[in-house]
Amino acid sequence: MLISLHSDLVDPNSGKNMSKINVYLRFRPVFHKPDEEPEDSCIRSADNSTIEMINLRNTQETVSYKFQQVFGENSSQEEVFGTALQPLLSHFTDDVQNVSVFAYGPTGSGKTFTILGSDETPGFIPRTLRHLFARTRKNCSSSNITATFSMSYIEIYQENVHDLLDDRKKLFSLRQDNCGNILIPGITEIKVENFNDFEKYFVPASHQRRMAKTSLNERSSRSHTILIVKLTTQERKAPFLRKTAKLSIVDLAGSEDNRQTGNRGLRLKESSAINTSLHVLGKVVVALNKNNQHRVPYRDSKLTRLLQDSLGGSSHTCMVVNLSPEMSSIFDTQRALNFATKSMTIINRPFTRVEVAEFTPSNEKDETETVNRKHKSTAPILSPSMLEEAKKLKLPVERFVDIENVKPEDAAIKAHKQVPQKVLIESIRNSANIFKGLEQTPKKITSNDISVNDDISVPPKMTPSKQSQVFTVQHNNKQFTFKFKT
Ligand SMILES: Nc1ncnc2c1ncn2[C@@H]1O[C@H](COP(=O)(O)OP(=O)(O)OP(=O)(O)O)[C@@H](O)[C@H]1O
Repeated sequence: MLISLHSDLVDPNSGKNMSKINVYLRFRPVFHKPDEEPEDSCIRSADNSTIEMINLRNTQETVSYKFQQVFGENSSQEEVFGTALQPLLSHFTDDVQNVSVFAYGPTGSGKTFTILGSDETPGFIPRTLRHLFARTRKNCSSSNITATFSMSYIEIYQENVHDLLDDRKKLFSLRQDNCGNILIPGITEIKVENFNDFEKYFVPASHQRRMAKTSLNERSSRSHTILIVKLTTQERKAPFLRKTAKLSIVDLAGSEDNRQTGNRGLRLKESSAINTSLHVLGKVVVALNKNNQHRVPYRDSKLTRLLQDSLGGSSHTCMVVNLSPEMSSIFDTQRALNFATKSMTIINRPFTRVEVAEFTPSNEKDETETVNRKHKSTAPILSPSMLEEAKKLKLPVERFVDIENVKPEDAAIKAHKQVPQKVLIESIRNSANIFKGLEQTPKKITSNDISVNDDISVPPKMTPSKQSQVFTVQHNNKQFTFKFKT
């Protein structure tokens, strides 16, 4: 069940929220060997949002490109993170909406440096995770919301998806759910509670990434990697809304001109897989740029299928386009600038995914327990108060079944082990009036997960309340309150 809560712009025709991709440029210092003269640079920043490149047709002239911001050779990791990514992260932590960031650019231009960095100069990933844990701790301490994070870390190597958190070298296929989310069934998802927890899994996993020396980079990424952090927030009080969002941090492999790299054998095979997927990425951007939503070739590569959410999807997205400034890289630079320019016009439509939580204890500290009630249909069940709440929030309530219309024989009851099955079933039978509209007392209640205890010393007493769908069962001088789905 999805609702729209927030975005930057509103589409005047559809009234939907829109968010343009923020495109930033970053170029690294000119590199040269100790015994060689440094090459001239083909680019320079004219001001903090404009970059000038030597015109390929007339080298006496320059061509200007304007972006959100241009970070020059002396830009710090802190500055790039603070300007490009940090402002976007509040959409993830506060609005619970999808956020994506990716680094694009030719080989050796500084993508991994930007995304991962080093111990001395940490990049987006460590900075982001520190920020997320600090921010949600602050948000949750003053509210009635719990927040949980989980992480997955994948790489796409030669058009196959690999799980970097599981070294059993399985391959994964991609699926799409009926809300348009791209899923990777079976991929490892680890719950992480703090930065140390995250590091414990992330550092060894990042050593699994396929890297190799090429003539243009000592440690060149041979695959695209995506770190996915999922956030689930859960309200502790009615209406018990649960929201979920994902943050994707993408380190793309760089395009490689094999006349320059001189790649052979496996390196050449890797390089052609990288170039092919980046070519499809380029086609996706062109199609989106032309507003050709129906012909976007996402399915032509695993990379674009996984980035479907980030490009023309439901994410707030920012892209850092990394450039190598040397004159010998001018053609790659030109291609990257064209890609960056087209990406700037892509419009995403972010929204918050909200669902009503199943059953929630009314008070975790009492002996109040929760009855988990499942309905055979996939539609969750809403109490009247939740139905009201859902209508207020403009949720598509037709997906819900009013509890009063639920057949009791569909209700699979899961209860806390302290309440014997017989007591519970008896209570439900006695509370036939909770299922208003039913002519007879329920005959069959399935309860797979309840252990049978014959010691029923206190007869069950039922206090159904139509308003709240709460009922109590007395057993062994204790009173248990069960609350149906809210
Ligand atoms: N802004 C920068 N300042 C200083 N050094 C940098 C900067 N950006 C990149 N470097 C250095 O340049 C080299 C290449 O960078 P990096 O490996 O990040 O490139 P890449 O774009 O990820 O390449 P590939 O696509 O081949 O994986 C590394 O040694 C890195 O430390």
